[in-house]
Amino acid sequence: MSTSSSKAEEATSKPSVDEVVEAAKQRDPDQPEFFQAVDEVVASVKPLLKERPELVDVLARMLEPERVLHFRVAWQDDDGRTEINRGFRVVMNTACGPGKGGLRFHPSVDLSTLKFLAFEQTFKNALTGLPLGAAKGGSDFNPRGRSDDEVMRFCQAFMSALYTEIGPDTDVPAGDIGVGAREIGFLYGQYKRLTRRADGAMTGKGSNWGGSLVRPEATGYGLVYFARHIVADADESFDGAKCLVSGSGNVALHAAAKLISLGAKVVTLSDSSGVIHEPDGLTEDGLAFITELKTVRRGRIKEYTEEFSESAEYVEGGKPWQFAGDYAFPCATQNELDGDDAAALVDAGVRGVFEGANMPCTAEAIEAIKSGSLMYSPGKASNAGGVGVSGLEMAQNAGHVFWDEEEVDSKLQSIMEDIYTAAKDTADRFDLGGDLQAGANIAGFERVADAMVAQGVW
Ligand SMILES: NC(=O)c1ccc[n+]([C@@H]2O[C@H](COP(=O)([O-])OP(=O)(O)OC[C@H]3O[C@@H](n4cnc5c(N)ncnc54)[C@H](O)[C@@H]3O)[C@@H](O)[C@H]2O)c1
Repeated sequence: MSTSSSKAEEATSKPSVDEVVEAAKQRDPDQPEFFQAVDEVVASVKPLLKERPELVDVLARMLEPERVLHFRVAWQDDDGRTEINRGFRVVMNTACGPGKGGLRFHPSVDLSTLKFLAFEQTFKNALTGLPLGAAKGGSDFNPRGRSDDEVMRFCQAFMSALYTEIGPDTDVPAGDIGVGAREIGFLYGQYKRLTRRADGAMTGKGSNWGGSLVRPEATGYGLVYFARHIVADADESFDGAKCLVSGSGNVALHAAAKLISLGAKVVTLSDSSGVIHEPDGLTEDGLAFITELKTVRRGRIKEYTEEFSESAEYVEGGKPWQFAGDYAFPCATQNELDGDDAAALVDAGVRGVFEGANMPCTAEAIEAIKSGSLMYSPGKASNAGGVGVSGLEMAQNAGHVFWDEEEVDSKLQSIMEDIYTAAKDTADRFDLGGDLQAGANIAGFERVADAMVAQGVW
């Protein structure tokens, strides 16, 4: 048999895309969130894989994290009892730069959730155009109801197990659900204590101790900057528009603030207990009350109706998607907007759904949103502003410089515009009818895949 025909045989015997994904599913049958994210990306990138079949092999490598760390976090509560939690760090892909992605502290944290988040992060970070790889980590620890001292002891124990694995050129964690300014302070303090290095191995630091201005606001602001391009292309604007926002954490509060500053009426916010509906929109004072309630007093959203507003209603167990509005911004957590919710939004005349959270819409929801011809932006594109400014924080730390607010905000706006253009142009290149979800997935995937090919098989 000639060499060329045996090569051809070899090529035909390579597994197909579906076989590659199926084999990964067989290896980890208990990771539904991870494979929900994988299925979503793989469905989108098929046109690229048809054009460049050699990348199927690269996809197979992308489905296996580069490194997974699973560790015990033992700490003492205020009564002196020993508590045990699980800690994780998943370094998914460092082809484009050091590992980068947040830490999540929430009882639901497990390997499936972290692999889904790290997989999403791979393409999101690539879309920013910055030299960033992708990682994600966290713990099943629940900060809710814990004293500041307990949170500090937990964070110190968590970092004591992790500090050897992170660094400004290896892996740079940040915040996510349950990890805000307080937790980053305790974590980074412990990292410095153990390493004696103030090298910026975490982002989301306070702006007076190595952090970047606009980092706390970046995900929410970036979401609105991104959505503004989509809305403007449809000859619409946020001025006077009713916006349904879910969550009341970092992303939701800053998205709401930016929307209000653009003249929008933010009529809902929520937490895991329920939703508030303020029919004429939150005022800046109302938002300030909720920000203090959530970030300082750490209370529940219903207290807004009990202590601040007489015009608002609170629905226990409710979601924002039951109310009428012009645009929806899911900013709380994964799978918070399902097929029925999306159908309700379509029926209520909502014209766009812009994801602030990671994978907040189920596959059925995305289908309903698209078949209802609503505008739609996937989280990995529209929530990339946070990691974008984290990249800017790393650049400032490495250069020992500090940029003013205007400079960071204008760089954030450029990053979001570039992502929008990349997603739109890629959708056009493959004739996908302006589908930003597919455009973003393909553009992110291609950058990472090309970087992996250039660096050889490893
Ligand atoms: N913080 C960032 O920079 C950043 C960047 C990109 C993406 N994200 C994503 O945005 C989302 C929110 O993150 P965050 O940083 O604002 O976290 P956060 O902890 O500050 O806020 C999370 C919010 O979601 C609410 N929530 C949690 N579970 C819920 C549920 N089951 N139903 C309704 N509400 C629920 C919480 O009450 C809280 O208001 C997550 O999906 C996160 O991965 C965050």
